[in-house]
Amino acid sequence: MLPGGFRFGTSTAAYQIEGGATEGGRGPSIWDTFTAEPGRVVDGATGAVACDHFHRVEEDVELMRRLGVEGYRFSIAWPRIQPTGKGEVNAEGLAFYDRLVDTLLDNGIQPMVTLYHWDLPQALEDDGGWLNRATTDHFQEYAAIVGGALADRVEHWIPVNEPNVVTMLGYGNGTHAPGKTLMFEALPVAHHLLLGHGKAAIALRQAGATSVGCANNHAPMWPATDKDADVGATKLFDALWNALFAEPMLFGRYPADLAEIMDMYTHEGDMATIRQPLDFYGVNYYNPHKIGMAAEDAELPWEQLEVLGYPTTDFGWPVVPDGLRELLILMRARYRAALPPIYITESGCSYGMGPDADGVVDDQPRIDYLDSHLRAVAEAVAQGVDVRGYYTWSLLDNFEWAEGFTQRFGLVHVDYDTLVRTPKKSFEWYAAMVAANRVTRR
Ligand SMILES: O=C(O)[C@H](O)[C@@H](O)[C@H](O)[C@H](O)CO
Repeated sequence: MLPGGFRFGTSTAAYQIEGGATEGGRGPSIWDTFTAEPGRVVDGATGAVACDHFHRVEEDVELMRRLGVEGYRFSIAWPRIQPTGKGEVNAEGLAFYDRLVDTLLDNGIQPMVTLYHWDLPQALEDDGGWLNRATTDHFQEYAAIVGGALADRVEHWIPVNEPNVVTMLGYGNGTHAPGKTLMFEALPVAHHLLLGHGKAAIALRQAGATSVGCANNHAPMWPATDKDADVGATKLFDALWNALFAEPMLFGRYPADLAEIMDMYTHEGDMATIRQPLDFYGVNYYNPHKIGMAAEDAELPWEQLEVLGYPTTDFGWPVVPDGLRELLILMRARYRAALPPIYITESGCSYGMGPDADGVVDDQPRIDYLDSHLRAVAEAVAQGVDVRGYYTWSLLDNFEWAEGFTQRFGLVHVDYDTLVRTPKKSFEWYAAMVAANRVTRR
């Protein structure tokens, strides 16, 4: 049973749904550049149109009204606000999000806004992107602009989405934009994203924001065996994926195993800047990882292994609802009083079902997934973890980064040719679940 006032929501991100990539004064982002390079995206897709949300705000908010959610997490495209990432502000861009926020509030839906969900203005990447410490100052300026325009109406703020994914996939192994393959040389990016988080949190509060948090991708790490080598490799990957971002935000220090190397990029006062008080801690959860020691000649000392014995989604990801309960219990044990209330800012699954002859999208596996993960949250709450809400990924099928349109995470099916939206069976289930919970909580 979920606690009173538990928030049910849904999440998206700008580059994955908006489209309108060259409209409304928007400048190019690293994902526009990356997707234009052949072979970067499995189906050659780009976010140039995506779900065309840029022209369908009212329609999509109406879907959320029907869904009955009380919260909607979305991101703001930095290049739509500052086409070159610094200086001049694009009023048309601000007006777009102003209208979106007002439309949500008119429909009883509270905005949760992410400032950075991976679409860095290309002009900043040309100057080094997140490898360049100066980007953290531009990010602070951008946060002040957006906060100044929207802080009077936005409930929750998230400066950076999943800094670990940006560091490892964007700058470490190059499978995401900007496509750099720096491996461990990507670690300055982690420091600058954390510094950017802190500086943006300061700017948002100065602009009147009353609730600032984060959205970190976390996962339980399961060693392949209890051999020292596998346990050691797991400990290292756990530090890099989980602790490297949580501990600076919550404790103002880097995890012991990584402190020496991160110290190289840390200037006087940086850790205090990073450790801004958080009103909530956003957790993006998908599945546990199984880790083993890699071969001697491998580039990285760990290898990710298949988590066997569980059903998998169409993305090949294992479905492990108890992993979410385990993670929440682990985080409370690790971070204790430093951990503010938690929101599940992303949780969801990819299944490719489309409309049948009658136009029905029967995605029962998604219903089972959401139901089992919400039960896992309820169990963690029953064991004393303070979880305040669950924002499912995602409202709409959308552009799944390097997987393009091949992976569908939405409660709503999107036909990428006609842009027709078709609520799936899971949409109806989620709406009924939200309504039922609202009744029992009264
Ligand atoms: O967690 C992430 O990687 C991102 O925040 C989302 O943008 C993804 O689309 C989603 O998670 C499915 O992979």
